[in-house]
Amino acid sequence: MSTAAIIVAAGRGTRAGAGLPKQWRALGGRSVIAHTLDALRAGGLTRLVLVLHPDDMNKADRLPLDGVMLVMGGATRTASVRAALDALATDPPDRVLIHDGARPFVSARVIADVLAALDHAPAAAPALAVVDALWRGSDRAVSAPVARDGLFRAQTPQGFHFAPLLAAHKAWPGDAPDDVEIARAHGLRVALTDGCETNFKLTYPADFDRAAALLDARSPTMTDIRLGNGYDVHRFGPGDGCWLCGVKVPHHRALQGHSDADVGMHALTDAIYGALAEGDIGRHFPPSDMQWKGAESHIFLRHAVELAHTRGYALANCDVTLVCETPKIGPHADAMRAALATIMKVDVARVSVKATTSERLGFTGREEGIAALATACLMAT
Ligand SMILES: Nc1ccn([C@@H]2O[C@H](COP(=O)(O)OP(=O)(O)OP(=O)(O)O)[C@@H](O)[C@H]2O)c(=O)n1
Ligand SMILES: C[C@](O)(CO)[C@H](O)COP(=O)(O)O
Repeated sequence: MSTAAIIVAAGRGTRAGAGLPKQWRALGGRSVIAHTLDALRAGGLTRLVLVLHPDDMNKADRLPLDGVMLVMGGATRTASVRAALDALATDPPDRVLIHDGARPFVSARVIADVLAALDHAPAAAPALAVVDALWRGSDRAVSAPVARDGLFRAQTPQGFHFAPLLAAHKAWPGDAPDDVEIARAHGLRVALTDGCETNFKLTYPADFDRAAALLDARSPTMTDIRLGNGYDVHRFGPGDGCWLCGVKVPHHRALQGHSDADVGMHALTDAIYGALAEGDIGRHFPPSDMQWKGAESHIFLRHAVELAHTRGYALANCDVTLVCETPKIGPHADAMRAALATIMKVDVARVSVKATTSERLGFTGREEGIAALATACLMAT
């Protein structure tokens, strides 16, 4: 699935006060829009479309523009998005994320959740449930309570399957606060994903103080990156296929083990536990415990990923290498990536599966078993 991200940054920022439009103002020595581009790249997005005001096109060379397509914006946010969609339509991606340039602190976790939701819905958007009591007021007095149940504060990036969103925009007559409204009017179901308090939009002058404080407070633990590796081996025995990275690969033998012996998934699970300094599968699912006999390995992987989430980490990427002469892995590698991505609830672009032979040397070369190595990178959310 190919993905593009549109960053709308053609507004004038009138509510943010005098001076440069807000996206061009400095935060920690760099422009807001440079921070936003970096945040989207850190979320794994590489095809970026940046929408700028005609008066700002000459400022673009101050930005990190690797892989960025520039598009001239319109008079409204809706018109700016439409210009970018039209620019993408000549080589349409499968999915598109639309993000406010004025939200520089979007996290990789928020992006990953939107992308994962797009596997099951044509549209998805991050939001935060309203937690404070709500009132209607007039003349500086409370005039009525408002029920807060089921109310959400909308954020971006808002994600869509590209073709239906383009059709929705073409059918939409005027302006709209965001693309969710346009998509819904076209009949698209919009899944809600978890937003984040730090993914706020710079709108008023005080938001710049909040942004500066957030940057100051960012310590190494808040940008914590953790790496883990995993290694596993299972021997061949009688059977008609091997479970490898969640896919049953036809073979004249099967891997033997206490569980389903999915050697690739075990190495990956151990890599995640390793990144968390949480031991290995044996510690969490002891082989002496008969309840795990014949267990499907996705149980272990899911547990490791949930533990990472509980600790405040999301998977940035992972890489699994299977070492075997046979079966051939190449024809199944994409299915394996998709299976692992589904279990871990991440975009498939974050998951790599590859294979090598050992040049007929050693136990893998003699086809006595399969070895697997894995690396996982976790990022603090
Ligand atoms: N014609 C427009 C208007 C808005 N935007 C972008 O849409 C995002 C969200 O909009 P908002 O906060 O309303 O930005 P502004 O329109 O710039 O702000 P204001 O309403 O205060 O002028 C911003 O990143 C803004 O640059 C855009 O690309 N084109
Ligand atoms: C798209 C948006 O950021 C969602 O919160 C918002 O609708 C656009 O900005 P505005 O402040 O409502 O003009």
